[in-house]
Amino acid sequence: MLSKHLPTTSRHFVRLLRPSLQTRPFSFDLALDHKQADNVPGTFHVQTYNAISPIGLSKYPASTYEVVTDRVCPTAHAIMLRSHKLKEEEVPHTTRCIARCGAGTNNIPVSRMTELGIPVFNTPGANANAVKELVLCGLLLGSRKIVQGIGAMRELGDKGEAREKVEKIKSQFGGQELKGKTLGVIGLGHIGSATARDAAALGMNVVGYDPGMSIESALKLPNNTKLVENMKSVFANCDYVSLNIPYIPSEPSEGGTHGIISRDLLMSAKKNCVIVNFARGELVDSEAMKDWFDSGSDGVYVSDFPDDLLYDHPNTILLPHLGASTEEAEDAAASMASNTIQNFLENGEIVNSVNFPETRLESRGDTTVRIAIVNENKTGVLAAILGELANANINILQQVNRSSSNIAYNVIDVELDTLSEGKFKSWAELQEGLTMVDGVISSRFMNDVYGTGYAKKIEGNYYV
Ligand SMILES: NC(=O)c1ccc[n+]([C@@H]2O[C@H](COP(=O)([O-])OP(=O)(O)OC[C@H]3O[C@@H](n4cnc5c(N)ncnc54)[C@H](O)[C@@H]3O)[C@@H](O)[C@H]2O)c1
Ligand SMILES: O=C(O)[C@H](O)COP(=O)(O)O
Repeated sequence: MLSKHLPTTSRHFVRLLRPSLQTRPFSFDLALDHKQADNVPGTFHVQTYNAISPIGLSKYPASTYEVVTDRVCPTAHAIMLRSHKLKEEEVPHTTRCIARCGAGTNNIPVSRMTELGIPVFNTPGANANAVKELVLCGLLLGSRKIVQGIGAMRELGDKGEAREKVEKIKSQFGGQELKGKTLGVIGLGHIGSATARDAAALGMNVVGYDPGMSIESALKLPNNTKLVENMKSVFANCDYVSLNIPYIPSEPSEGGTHGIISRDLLMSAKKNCVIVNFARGELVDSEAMKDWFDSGSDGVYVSDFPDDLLYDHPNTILLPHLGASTEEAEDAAASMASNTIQNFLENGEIVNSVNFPETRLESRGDTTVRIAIVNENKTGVLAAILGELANANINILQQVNRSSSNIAYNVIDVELDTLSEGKFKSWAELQEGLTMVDGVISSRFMNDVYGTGYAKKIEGNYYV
């Protein structure tokens, strides 16, 4: 937890002079959030959940980052996780950002984090190849009775009858080829577009649906991809359907994707359609899927997610969430997340955030102090922030202000030597003034003593 702001007389201050930069005229006083036992000024603390690739974690310089993997770190400046279902109480007040090593962020309370001014990052595309390969495997598992065949060979083997009976039983396990069949891809992002491309290379016809497709994804699609207007066209016309969209836990009528693969869609599907779901289990109405099978469909459901209703249904093949579990994907996602966290903590840069606007500002010079401010996106807040800086006679060298829905983010580089004779006598006072502006959520004065310089307003009180 951050220590409650103390009266000026007992505040903890540090003189910000990095030994290696003694010549740099960078010496202002800042209140430190170092009341916690293991918060050593000079290091950033990264709390991990799940097993994160050591290659990714090695991107943090050991001299300035402490990665805590084996215990709760009450002073985490950043949290790094995979599918761990993060609770608000696991996010200490010191936390500036959260990074998901992967694509889906539905295990993180993103809206609440936005209210708290905490950017949530993910790693777009980092694990897409791994998932795409397993989607292709899923198409094959749904086409040929591979799983059943392996089971039968085990059974015969147990009885010592495998060699004798194999040629007699194999006719039970026939299948169909992918070549010439039509695959519908719902969601043409990193995974969906790569799936479309490689399915076409296997000779499949591809139909796609994604009203929000990026140009980058569009360029990856095979030339003969047929884009359709709705999911009904996909289900009505395809032999295979691959789901590659995010899970948003509200009903489709409210903009979510919960149960978006509905009874209506399933009942309109071809009788032997193979549905491959490496996106999220909650996208599918499991009851409706069971009813579809039980009403005489020969369809197959291949999914990467648990399902307590369908787990033992003969038309279903379920895997234990293995899509991104390759060395390559784990290394790539963790490395991307580590870099994203460092860029944010050290420079205030925001890239690959699911709740904050992309923000970059070229790096500051030695005589510059970089201030990052998170505020509610409402009229007058930016003007009030700039007013506080003017009151401190601060000269702004460059700044960027970005907003997305109800959050705004500012990175402001100010001249180091200009704080004088104004309303505020110290940088710490200035930080308090800025943070207490109506609508401001938090502020960071980025400096050479890592882990310091963060202040926050919590229920109207100032915390550093
Ligand atoms: N099984 C796994 O281990 C695994 C691994 C990675 C990702 N995933 C899941 O796959 C999803 C997709 O991953 P990605 O890397 O391709 O993400 P992405 O963001 O690159 O692509 C998602 C695409 O879905 C589209 N989309 C969103 N809502 C849609 C809707 N209602 N209808 C049609 N299109 C819609 C978007 O416009 C976007 O193009 C992730 O959100 C995650 O849930 C699973
Ligand atoms: O959304 C994702 O990236 C995947 O579901 C991967 O999850 P994992 O990192 O827990 O394997």
